[in-house]
This record gives sequence, structure tokens and C-alpha cells, in this order.
Amino acid sequence: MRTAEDVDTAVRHGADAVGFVFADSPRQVSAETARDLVRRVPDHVVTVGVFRNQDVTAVRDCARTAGLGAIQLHGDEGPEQYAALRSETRTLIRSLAFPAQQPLRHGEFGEDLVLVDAPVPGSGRAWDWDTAGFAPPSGRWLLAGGLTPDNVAEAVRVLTPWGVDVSSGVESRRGVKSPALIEAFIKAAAALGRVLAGPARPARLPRPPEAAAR
Ligand SMILES: O=C(O)c1ccccc1NCC(=O)[C@H](O)[C@H](O)COP(=O)(O)O
Repeated sequence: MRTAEDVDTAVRHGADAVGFVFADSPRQVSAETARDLVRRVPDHVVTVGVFRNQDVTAVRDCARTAGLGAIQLHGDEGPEQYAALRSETRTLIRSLAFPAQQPLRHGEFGEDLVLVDAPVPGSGRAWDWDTAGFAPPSGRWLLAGGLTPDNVAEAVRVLTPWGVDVSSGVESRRGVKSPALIEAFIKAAAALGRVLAGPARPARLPRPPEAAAR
């Protein structure tokens, strides 16, 4: 998200989380811009910072300046980086690309959630959901990679992730979100989520500590 309109649209239509890209990307925002956007977000919606192969100190500074509720790492970050950021956030999200060399495992680096994404994050390209080799990680996991308002219901039906993450599929052009597509995506995902998950599914991502303390 890069604009107030996009954030407000996602919140109004019931997003559980909104994301801000700090990695090298046409979607990149500064920590100061993100801080202004984060201030618009109510406590029950988690604000996620997206990083890739960035210095831990820079990630930490950015998370503090922007007031992020969650940190999502998309690169080759190893256990040391996860450990260094563990105390910085309530929710650490580890992105794993599929197809993968190793089985997809949850919690190896102390992360709270695994995001299963396509090999090139933010590319809008889907991975092959029907592939025989796909075994979902245990526990809560998020699905990403080429999702759109038209395919998210089918993806959730086939793979039953705990949550979904989208970027390109709600854009009119690269880096420019479309409020109409944001609305359509959330409606399509939420409708099926309610049917599949039933009452046992936690309604929300873990809340950031400062919100939980209130
Ligand atoms: O979005 C980017 O440009 C980006 C750049 C570098 C690292 C991660 C990036 N995005 C990560 C995301 O969380 C995307 O939402 C996810 O990869 C799905 O993207 P898309 O296939 O475009 O829906």
C-alpha cells in the first residue's frame, strides 16, 4: 500500500492486514510515508513491513519509525536475522518460495507464520497449485503469488491456507493499487474463508503488542 485511499479501502472492506514494501521495488515506501499510513489503520488490522535481504538494523529502525505490527522477510535471511528481529515484533513472517529444494517447514527460524510465495515475490506470477510435490507447511500458513479476485476462491478451496496475500492482482498497473480490485479481492477471499473455516479459525492475525496492551 502506498496511498491513504488504498489503505482506507482495504480497511473498510475488512482486510486483516495491510502491507508496506521497504524492499527494492516500484512499490517501495519510505519509513516516514509508512508511518503516516500506519496511523490511519485501526488496531485490529495488522500493519506488515515487507523486507528483502536488508540489514537487520535498517529493518529494526524502519519497523520502529513506521510503527509496524509485523515484519515479513522475503530474501535469504537466516536464523541469525530472525533471532535478531524476534523481540522487535509480535509477528514475524517468513516467505518461502515454491517450488522449493527443501520441505516447507513452519517455525524453523522462530517465525510465527510462513508465507508460501512464487519464486519472484511481487511478480504477479502464480506457482502451480496443483503440483504433485506441494505439501503445505504445518500450522498457519499464508498463500501468495499471482492471486487475483478471480482465482483466490479457487486457490483457497484447493489449498486451504490460513490466509492469503496479494499485490499485483489488485493493481491497475505495476505499483498502482486499484480500490475496485482491492474490494473485489477481499470479498472473494472472505466469502470462501467463512465457508471453509468455520468458528475455530482465529478471526485475526496476532495484534501488535502496543495495541494488545490497550
Ligand atoms: O511486492 C514487491 O515488489 C516485493 C519486492 C521484494 C520482495 C517482496 C515483495 N512483495 C512481497 C509480497 O508480499 C507480495 O504481496 C507477494 O509476493 C505476492 O505478490 P503478487 O504475486 O504480486 O500478488
